[in-house]
Amino acid sequence: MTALSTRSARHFGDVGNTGLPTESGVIRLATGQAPSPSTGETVEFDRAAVQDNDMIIAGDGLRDVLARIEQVAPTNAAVLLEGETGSGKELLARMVHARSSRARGPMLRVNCGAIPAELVDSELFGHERGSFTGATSTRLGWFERADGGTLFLDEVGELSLPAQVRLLRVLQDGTLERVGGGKSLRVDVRVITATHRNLRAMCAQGTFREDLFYRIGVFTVRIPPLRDRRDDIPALASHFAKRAGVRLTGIPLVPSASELEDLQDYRWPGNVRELAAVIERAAILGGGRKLEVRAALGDGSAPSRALETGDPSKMNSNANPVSLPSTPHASAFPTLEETMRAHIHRALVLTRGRIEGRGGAADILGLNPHTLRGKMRKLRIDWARFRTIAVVPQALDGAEQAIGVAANEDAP
Ligand SMILES: Nc1ncnc2c1ncn2[C@@H]1O[C@H](COP(=O)(O)OP(=O)(O)OP(=O)(O)O)[C@@H](O)[C@H]1O
Repeated sequence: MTALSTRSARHFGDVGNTGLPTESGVIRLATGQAPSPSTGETVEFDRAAVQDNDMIIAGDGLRDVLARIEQVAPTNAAVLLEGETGSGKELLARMVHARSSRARGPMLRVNCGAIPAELVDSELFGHERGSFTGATSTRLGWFERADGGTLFLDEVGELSLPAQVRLLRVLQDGTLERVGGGKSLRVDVRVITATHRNLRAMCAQGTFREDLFYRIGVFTVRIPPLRDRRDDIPALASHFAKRAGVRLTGIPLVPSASELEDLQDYRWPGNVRELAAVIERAAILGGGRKLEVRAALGDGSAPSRALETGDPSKMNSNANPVSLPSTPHASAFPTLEETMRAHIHRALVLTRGRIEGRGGAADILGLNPHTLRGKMRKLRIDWARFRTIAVVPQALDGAEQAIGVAANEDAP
């Protein structure tokens, strides 16, 4: 493994936050020096360099993606970002906006998967007062609010077919009507869409309109999953470790070479979001003074991850496939459902029942909040119970027993 130092990473600071991003070639490290509690090395740090919107680019895995973003950003073209959950689509959408002539205008994100079907029209296009029960005042929709700027429609594949028809109309004509309003209103909005779904396959199945697909997909950018750009992992992990350390103790943490190797061996189904969550968990488990990467990765044994990746070369020297423990008796082995329930419990304990937003349970688990709510309903997990729990990281493992499983209540 070539461990890339964070200094060889390119760093796009504050993408979409303060206008044009700063591309400096290195991570900004400026204002301090401190001995790292994990390695003893002296590390330089800068609180401002560990912000949520920072984008780290290290290996070549995103080179093509960035080249395409550079090409399309200054134009007014619709952009479709395709990639697995947590791969960085939103950050890239913000980069497109920040590098466009609309950078000083609004950049709004709408999660199409989170809008109930009956509210899509009102949410996207607004409504007039009295147009339906509960419409007590006139409300601007997302398109009107994004006028002069960019509207990022995340999870566009979740829109119902009727909603797709209405979206197509705005994209074609640049005009919309509020619900209950007879007037046609003109809006000037650049639309960026994102999905983790295969929209071509959905078109073939008839669940996504082909005409809309061509409209939103004028320029498509496909973001590779993290497991296909493992060279990015050291720089990303170092960045997240620094951020976690600064947040917890004011001093950055630094992953060791063997920890970076462990991280590179894992498959990262939740992509960069999962990596950030694992590092944060590792920092909490280490009391803010060191990283407990193996514990944070789950059972922490390299052989099981090697088996997961199917790559025998990733097994450590002690691992002998022939001497793996024999299959435990079925009743002693937790089912996938039990494991999933326990894992969701842990995340909810950590976030005190908060599902949405940065650091929320969905974020930690590398899931879309909509998907997490669905799973919680299915597993009959009551989120409200977690809101009163005090967070004691060391006690997380026992959390599921302490809390139990509630019956049949919906998540927020
Ligand atoms: N290259 C990167 N550098 C730093 N942080 C990153 C990078 N890529 C992703 N992240 C972080 O990972 C998390 C997930 O990224 P983002 O929200 O952009 O993913 P997404 O593909 O839009 O996810 P979803 O499909 O679930 O909405 C965010 O916290 C983001 O800041």
